[in-house]
Amino acid sequence: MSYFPQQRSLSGDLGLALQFVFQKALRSLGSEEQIARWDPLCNKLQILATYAQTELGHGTYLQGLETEATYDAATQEFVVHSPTLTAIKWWPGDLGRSATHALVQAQLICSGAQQGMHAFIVPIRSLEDHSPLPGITVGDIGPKMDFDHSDNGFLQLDHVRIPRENMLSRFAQVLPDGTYIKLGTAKSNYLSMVVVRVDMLSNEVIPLLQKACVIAIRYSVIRHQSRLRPSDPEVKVLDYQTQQQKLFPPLAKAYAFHFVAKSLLEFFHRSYSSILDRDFRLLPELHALSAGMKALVSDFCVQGAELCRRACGGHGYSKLSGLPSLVTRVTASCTYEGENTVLYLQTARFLVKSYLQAQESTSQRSLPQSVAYLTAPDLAKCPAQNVADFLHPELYTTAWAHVAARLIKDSVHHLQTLMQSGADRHEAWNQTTVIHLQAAKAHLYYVTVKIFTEALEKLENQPAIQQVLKRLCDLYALHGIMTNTGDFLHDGFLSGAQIDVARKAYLDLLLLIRKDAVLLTDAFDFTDQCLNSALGCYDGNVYERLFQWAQRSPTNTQGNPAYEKYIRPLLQGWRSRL
Ligand SMILES: CCCCCCCCCCCCCCCC(=O)SCCNC(=O)CCNC(=O)[C@H](O)C(C)(C)COP(=O)(O)OP(=O)(O)OC[C@H]1O[C@@H](n2cnc3c(N)ncnc32)[C@H](O)[C@@H]1OP(=O)(O)O
Ligand SMILES: Cc1cc2nc3c(=O)[nH]c(=O)nc-3n(C[C@H](O)[C@H](O)[C@H](O)COP(=O)(O)OP(=O)(O)OC[C@H]3O[C@@H](n4cnc5c(N)ncnc54)[C@H](O)[C@@H]3O)c2cc1C
Repeated sequence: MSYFPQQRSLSGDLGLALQFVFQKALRSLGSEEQIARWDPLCNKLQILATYAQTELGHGTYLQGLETEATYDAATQEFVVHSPTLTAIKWWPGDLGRSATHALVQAQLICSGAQQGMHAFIVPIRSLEDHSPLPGITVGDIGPKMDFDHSDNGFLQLDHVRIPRENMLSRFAQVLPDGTYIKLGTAKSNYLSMVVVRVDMLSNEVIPLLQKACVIAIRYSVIRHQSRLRPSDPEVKVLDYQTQQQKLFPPLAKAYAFHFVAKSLLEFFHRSYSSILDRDFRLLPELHALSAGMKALVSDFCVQGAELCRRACGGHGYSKLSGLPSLVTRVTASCTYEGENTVLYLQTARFLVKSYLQAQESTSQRSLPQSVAYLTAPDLAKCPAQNVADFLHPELYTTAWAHVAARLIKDSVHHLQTLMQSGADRHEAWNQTTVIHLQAAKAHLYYVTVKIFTEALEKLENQPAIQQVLKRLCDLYALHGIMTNTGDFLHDGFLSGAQIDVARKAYLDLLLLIRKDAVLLTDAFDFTDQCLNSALGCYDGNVYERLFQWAQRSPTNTQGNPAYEKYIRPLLQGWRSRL
C-alpha cells in the first residue's frame, strides 16, 4: 500500500479549480440558505463560477479595491459597478470564456457609508446561450507564463443589478431598508482566502514538487554519465554526491510539506467551526500560519521543481520531460492567493504582536501554540558534540526555535528603536520589513521542523517507515541549518566546529537516503499518465520514449512547410549564384 493515497490531480479538471475556490468562499462567507441554494448548482455543474477579487489596479491591497456594490432600497437590489479602468476585475480563473457566475468582492455602500469589502454573487453569462449579460464586458486577459488551461479573464461591470439576497451574509447583512448589520469582524470577509490557502497546498502546490522529484530521481538512476574511475563503467548520475545534494533536499521538503499541509488542515478544522460560529479568537493565528505556510511552501516548491529540472540536464529542458510545465505552473503559486512577500509580512505582524505579548509579565493570556517557544527556556549554546547529536530531532528543533526567537526579538528591537527615534510606526515598519521577513521565514521553518518531528513520533509502530522518514526529517532540518549557517553562528549558538560536524551528519545522510530514494518517490503513487513525462515513467524506458514522443511531435508530423516557403528558395538562390 503506498504511503500516499492517490493524489487528486487537478490538472485534468483545473478548469473547475475556480469552481472549488468559489464553493470554498461560498461555504465560508455565505449563510446556510445561500449555501443551500448555490452549492448544489455548482455540484451539478448547472453554473460555472469564478472568484473575482483582484482588479487591474489592485490585488494585494484589498482596502484599495474599487468595484462598488451600492444598495438601492427602492428595489432591494445592489448596483455592482466598475467606476474606473483600474476597477476592472482582472485575473479570475475560468472567467475569460467559461464562467457563468462570479463571486465579486466589492466595496459595499449602504446606509450612506462605505462598509468595506463584501462578497456578491453576480450572474455574468446567459445560461441559455452563454452570451454576456447586460452591463457585462468579459473576456480573456491574454497569454500568460503558464496556466494555459485556465482562461483567466477580465470583467467590467456597468451598473449591474443583483437581488439583495446575493450578498453573502454569514458575517454581515443588509436589511430591506438598507440597514447594515455587522455580524463578524472587519476582516471576516477575508476568511475565504484563508480557506483556499490551506486547501491549495495539498491540492495543487505540493503534488507539483512531488511529481518533479519522482521524474528527476527516476531519471537519475537511468541516466549513466561519466566514470568515477577510468576503469569503471559509467555511473548512474544519482551516485554523484552533488546530484544527491540537488535532489534529496527537495524530496525531504516534499515529505515535510505533506505533514505540514496535514497539520495545517487539522488546525484549520479545529478553528473553522468556531469561526463560522463567529468566535474569532483562533483566526489571527490561523491567518498567520496559513499565509506564512502558503508563502514558505510555494517558495520552496518552486525552488525544488527548478532544481529537479536542472538536475536532468538537456532532457530536463525538453517539454517531453514534463518538468518545464511543472516549474512554470508551480511558479504561479508564489503570486496567486496572495503574493508571498506580502503574506510573510502578515506572519511577521503576528510575530511582533506575540513577542510583545510574551514580554508583558502581567499578560494572563497564554501565547498561541505556534509561538509558545517565545516563552520557553532558551539555550545560549548548542550542546551538540558529535554527528549523532545532530541527528536528534529535539536538538535541531531547539536550534531552530533559538534562531527564530532571536530573529523575532531582533526585528522588534529594530522596530522599537526606529519608533523611539521619532519615526511613525508605519514608516518604522516599512524600514524594518526586510528584518521582519527573515524572522518570519525562520519561524515558519521552525514550525515545519517541529511538525515533521511530531509526525515521526506517531510512526513508532512502523519502525521501518519511521527510520526512512527520520532520515528525511534530519536532512530537512540540517539542510536548513547548512543554508543559513550565519543565523546559527551569529550569537555563538553554534561554533564553526559544530557547523562542520553538522555538515558531516548532513553529507552522511545523503548516502543513506540514496538507498531508499526511488522507493520514496514511488510512494507518491503517481501514474505515468499523471506524470506525463518521458523521463519519469515507471518502466524506466527513457530513451525509447523520448525518441517515440519526439517523432510524434507536431513538428515531425505536419510536413515541413518551411522548406517550400523558405529553405528551397534560399537554396535555389544560392545554387544560382554558384
Ligand atoms: C479550494 C480547493 C482548492 C483547490 C486548489 C486548486 C488550486 C488551483 C490553483 C489555481 C487557483 C488560483 C486561485 C487564485 C485565487 C486568488 O488569487 S484570489 C485573490 C487572492 N488575493 C489575496 O490573497 C490578496 C492578498 N492581500 C491580503 O490578504 C490583504 O490585502 C493584506 C495583505 C492582508 C492586507 O490587508 P489590509 O486590509 O490592508 O489590512 P492589514 O492592515 O494588513 O491587516 C489588518 C488586519 O487584518 C488581518 N487579516 C488580513 N488578512 C486576513 C485574512 N485573510 N484572514 C484573517 N485576518 C486577516 C491581519 O492579521 C490584520 O490583523 P491585525 O494585525 O490588525 O489584528
Ligand atoms: C495564475 C494566477 C491565477 C490567479 N487567479 C485569480 C483568481 O482566480 N481570482 C482573483 O481574484 N485573483 C487571481 N489572481 C490574482 C492574484 O491573486 C494577485 O495577482 C495576487 O494577489 C498579487 O496581487 P498583485 O498582482 O496586485 O501584486 P502586487 O501586490 O502589485 O505585487 C507587486 C509587488 O509589490 C509588492 N507589495 C505589494 N504590497 C506590498 C506591501 N504591503 N508590502 C510590501 N510589498 C508589497 C509585492 O511583494 C510584489 O513584489 C491570480 C494570479 C495568477 C498569477
